[in-house]
Amino acid sequence: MVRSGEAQICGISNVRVIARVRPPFQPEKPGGTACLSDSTLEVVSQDGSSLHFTFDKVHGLPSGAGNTQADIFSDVQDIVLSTLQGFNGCVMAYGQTGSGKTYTLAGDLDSNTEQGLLTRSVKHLAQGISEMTDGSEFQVHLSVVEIYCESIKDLLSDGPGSTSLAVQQDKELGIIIAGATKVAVTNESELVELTQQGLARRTVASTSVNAASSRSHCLITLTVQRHLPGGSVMHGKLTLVDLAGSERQDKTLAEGLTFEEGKLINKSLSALGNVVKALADNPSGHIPYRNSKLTRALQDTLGGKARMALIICCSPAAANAAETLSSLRFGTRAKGIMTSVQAPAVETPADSTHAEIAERVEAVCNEVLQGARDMIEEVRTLREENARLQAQANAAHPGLIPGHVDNARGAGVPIALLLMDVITVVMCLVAVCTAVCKVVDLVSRWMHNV
Ligand SMILES: Nc1ncnc2c1ncn2[C@@H]1O[C@H](COP(=O)(O)OP(=O)(O)OP(=O)(O)O)[C@@H](O)[C@H]1O
Repeated sequence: MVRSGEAQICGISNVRVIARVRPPFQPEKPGGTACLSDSTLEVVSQDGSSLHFTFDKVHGLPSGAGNTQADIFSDVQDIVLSTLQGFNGCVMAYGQTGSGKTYTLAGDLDSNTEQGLLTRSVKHLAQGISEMTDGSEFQVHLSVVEIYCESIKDLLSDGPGSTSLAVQQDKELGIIIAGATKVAVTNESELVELTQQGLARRTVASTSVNAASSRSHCLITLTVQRHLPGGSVMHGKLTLVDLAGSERQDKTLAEGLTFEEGKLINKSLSALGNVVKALADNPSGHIPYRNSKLTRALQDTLGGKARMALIICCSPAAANAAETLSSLRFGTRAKGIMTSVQAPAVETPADSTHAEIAERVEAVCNEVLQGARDMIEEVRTLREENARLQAQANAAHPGLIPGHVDNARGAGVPIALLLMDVITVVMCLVAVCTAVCKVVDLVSRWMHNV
């Protein structure tokens, strides 16, 4: 089977940004963050200064009205249902630890009123499928993975290799987590059971801010395969992302492993922040997706082929105003990302077309260019790190590195540097040769077809 009726850009849109302020807990003092309307909220810092933010939707009026799990779902329902038409969608929850991300996405899976976006999404997909009258047949699969300390773990399996999955680029499906278990879901109760099993495996720890704080980023993916009458197939994908919460060690009182986890959580969130900033400022420039597993796994979502909603979860407490400000600023930056949503690609049994070959050649070239840029970036970072370490060692123990000069090209470790240069050149050559082979192969197949 090959693709025809190729994906086309069918609209440019912003990331939809929604803010949700959770109710205060005892003994929290509210007065930090409050909703002023259904699109504006105010944050009052501890020095008394106040800032207003406007988003697509804001939930959390002091009366509590309009802030139920059903209200949040109604903001993203169209994104969920569009997966039945072959679109990709993503709903991501961002916010400091204890701000309500897991509550918003998963909630109480067993409760009709408290269940979060996940169960509601499956119910709506099931209803959407039952209302289709064109004779299409659907298959829905679930996968649940977590990114914990830069390792990707399958939460639906504990078999060999399930703790170190890799992010890969698939020709048909885009970015995928290779080897992640995909379970066919046929009804809501199956989904609830599977998700409960998966989330129970998620890494959590108790901190002074949240008794069950998620220590990992969790990616829950529902893939929809639609078999149209006539043999064509459409693929849609919905990814729900429950990020680990950003945290300050002085507030969480994290120690030992929890403290180390906290550092890695903050590091990957800052990599996410850098990608969002780069995409908003200069989308055609270098985007540092490869700086963390999280950004690499979300590359095609953030990079603009999906309909995306970002839910910024906030605490109302005055004591958390600084963290809330930082989350809301992230939301404001994300609002600047323009996504070029693609109309669905349909697989048909037809032959390869010129357009298909051209797009694949372009994809290969882009892949190679991006790979080369990443390699150069990595070598530059390693050089800088090497120079910094040499300078540090030399300052602490002058003369320890013979012939050291404040330059990575000094006589200190010339062989290692030379080796690094040779390896880089060889890797670039291999990448270029692979690309040329692929292009030649694609072109010869095209010549054969016309
Ligand atoms: N809107 C809300 N209404 C009622 N309870 C809420 C709401 N939001 C969060 N909570 C409660 O607050 C607590 C912390 O929420 P949750 O675990 O979802 O935070 P989190 O942002 O996922 O934290 P972490 O990043 O540490 O995992 C939970 O007990 C949750 O039930």
